[in-house]
Amino acid sequence: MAVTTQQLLQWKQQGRSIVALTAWDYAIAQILDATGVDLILVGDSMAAVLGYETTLPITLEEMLLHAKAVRRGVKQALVVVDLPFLTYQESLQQAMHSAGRVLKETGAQAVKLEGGYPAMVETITRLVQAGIPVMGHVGLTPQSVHQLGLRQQGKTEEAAERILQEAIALEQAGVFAIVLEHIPANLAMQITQKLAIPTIGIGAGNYCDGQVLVTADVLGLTQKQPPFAKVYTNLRETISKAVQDYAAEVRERKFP
Ligand SMILES: Nc1nc(=O)c2c([nH]1)NC[C@@H]1CN(c3ccc(C(=O)N[C@@H](CCC(=O)O)C(=O)O)cc3)CN21
Ligand SMILES: CC(C)C(=O)C(=O)O
Ligand SMILES: [Mg+2]
Repeated sequence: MAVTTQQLLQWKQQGRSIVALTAWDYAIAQILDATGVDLILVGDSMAAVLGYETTLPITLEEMLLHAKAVRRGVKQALVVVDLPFLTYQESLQQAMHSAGRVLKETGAQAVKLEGGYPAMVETITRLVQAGIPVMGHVGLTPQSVHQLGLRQQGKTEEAAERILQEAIALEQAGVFAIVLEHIPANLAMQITQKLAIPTIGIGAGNYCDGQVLVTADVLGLTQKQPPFAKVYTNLRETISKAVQDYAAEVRERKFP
């Protein structure tokens, strides 16, 4: 059975932890899906494979292209696509247009957008009313990197209270789940207990209803990972070794 947004809610209620990872292409999407990953996010962290320093330059067209490829590789997992910077903040009409294109053109089941109260509450309410499932994202929101940097958010009592209130407002607006990025574990625990919808943590400790990481970080493909990522294998090394072996055999005329 394909994963649905309702399924995620049930898993929270049952205490079954949700496994999420990012995918940016067909091959990785197929591997993650066949391995049983619950939620596949076409994240704007795809900046990392396109050679951008931040997520800001990514366009909707780039996200659509990669989301289509990912969707073709997925049979089970719920596919969620990040709306890139300035494809939803300008107006409700712009958000509806961008989110609509994602669902119509890629076959993904949901969109994710960054920000909370008051900025995104009306937008999310209207998207959800139009039948578009929306995932929220609070705490460190990388599209605001030039305001926030990449530091942990919610460290003071006031900042923590603000993030908690944002999460509550997003739930009321109708998000089916919410990403909590780079916030203290005790704040993530408070939010997770307070909300009925599942929380998916990245750098937000152990108490979330699920976890997400950037697959390229997990595989050791990125040059530098955030401090909260865990590198489970070093594909940079593996690839480099394979390429060296190939190059040596070509130079020695051993291959083919
Ligand atoms: N490959 C990749 N993995 C990610 O997890 C990721 C992205 N890209 N792009 C979008 C955001 C950016 N992320 C990041 C990246 C770096 C830090 C980091 O190094 N934080 C330091 C402080 C750095 C600073 O202040 O400049 C820290 O100690 O918190 C945190 C989150 C998480 N997201
Ligand atoms: C890290 C996740 C939450 C994300 O937004 C992304 O990959 O772009
Ligand atoms: Mg993102």
